[in-house]
Amino acid sequence: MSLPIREVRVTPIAFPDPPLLNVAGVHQPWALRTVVEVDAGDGLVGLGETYGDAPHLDLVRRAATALTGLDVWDLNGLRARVAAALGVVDEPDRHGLTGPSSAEKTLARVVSPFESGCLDVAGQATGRPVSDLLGGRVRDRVPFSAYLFYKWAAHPGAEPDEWGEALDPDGVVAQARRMIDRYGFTSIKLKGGVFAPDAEVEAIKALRAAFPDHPLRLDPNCGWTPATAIRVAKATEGLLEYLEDPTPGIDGMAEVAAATGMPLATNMCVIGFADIAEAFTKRAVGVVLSDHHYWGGLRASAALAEICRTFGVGVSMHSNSHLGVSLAAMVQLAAATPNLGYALDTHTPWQSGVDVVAEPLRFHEGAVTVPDTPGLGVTLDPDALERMHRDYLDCGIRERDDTGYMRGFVPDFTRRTAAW
Ligand SMILES: O=C([O-])C(=O)C[C@H](O)[C@@H](O)C(=O)[O-]
Ligand SMILES: [Mg+2]
Repeated sequence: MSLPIREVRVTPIAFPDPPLLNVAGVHQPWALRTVVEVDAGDGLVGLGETYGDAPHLDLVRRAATALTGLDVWDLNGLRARVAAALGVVDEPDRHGLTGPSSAEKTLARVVSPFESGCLDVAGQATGRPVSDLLGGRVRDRVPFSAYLFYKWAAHPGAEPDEWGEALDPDGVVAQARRMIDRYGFTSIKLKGGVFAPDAEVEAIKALRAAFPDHPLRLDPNCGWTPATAIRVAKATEGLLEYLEDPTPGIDGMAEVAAATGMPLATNMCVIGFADIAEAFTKRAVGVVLSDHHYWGGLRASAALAEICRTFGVGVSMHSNSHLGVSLAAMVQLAAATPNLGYALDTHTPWQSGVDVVAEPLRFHEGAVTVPDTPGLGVTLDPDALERMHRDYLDCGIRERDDTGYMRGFVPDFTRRTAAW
């Protein structure tokens, strides 16, 4: 049964984001996303969610115009059409939190939401969840981690948000407790690279004391030199299930990996298929965080997992600020990925219940139950889409810029790559 695309709608949206701190600066008051609707007629509308930064949005819009008439089953044709529509273009993001850019990564980022939309349509048309189209469900529940951030109590000049301040070990533990009480997460990730490494290790020790059974991770987004990373990795051996991107680059990570027993994870040095051979040959990483938004979609992420399995490398999953379409896609992918060995990252708790889908998937005891409904398992809330599009138009932000926003309050702030 061929299912030609009649129209693709591309809508940029914005939603409130708390002042979360990271190596690049601080999250702006609004996070941007783009919703893609792949309309195949007869009520079959498939969804994709991707970044909302203006340069990326331009590329997504350009690609969308090239897809009319494409059969949603023809995912190789999808990639070819998007590649032809874009030409060779390398469009970096400004925060750099998912590593350096490349033309391959740019193409992968643009293909991804359309692939999600096509798979959603195909699933709806055949009455099967997307996980079945990816090879079949191997788990019914997908566990997520409590993703903790150092944060300010409020955006400067605004009212405090519901999470409050977290700038020391007590604040971090209180944040963890609130998030775990609310969602039941059974593992914990702390975003680091904000304070000196020893202060962040103190926070990890406080989390260990407060949550003796929760696996812990620390992610300073390349904030440390290899020498510091080695010291910290040795100090936290046995305390962390993995240390994520302690230092920049494949060679730096390989140096740390060779000197310690700590499993190293990455979403900053293995970020495209071109990185795999060198990183795996040099044994730079023990765990790769997949992310369908920049690996080129759900099928590409499944292929990444297979390659990791072949080389004995673990697989976890990365998250940026996102909404319910992305969450559903992550859940479908995770459900169909046998060797996904870790709880997934998600920013969902930071979105305070705001969503663009009508009935977002929910966490119960730290996990999302994989939906049985056809397709991704979520539908758009048209009123929310319109409202969030208006917020996008009004918010004045067109590109995520954690560093620029931070400089508004700390003028000499510089990104802290290998700063400690
Ligand atoms: O390395 C990571 O896990 C991330 O980059 C995740 C998020 O982007 C996070 O760091 C953020 O949004 O500040
Ligand atoms: Mg990371």
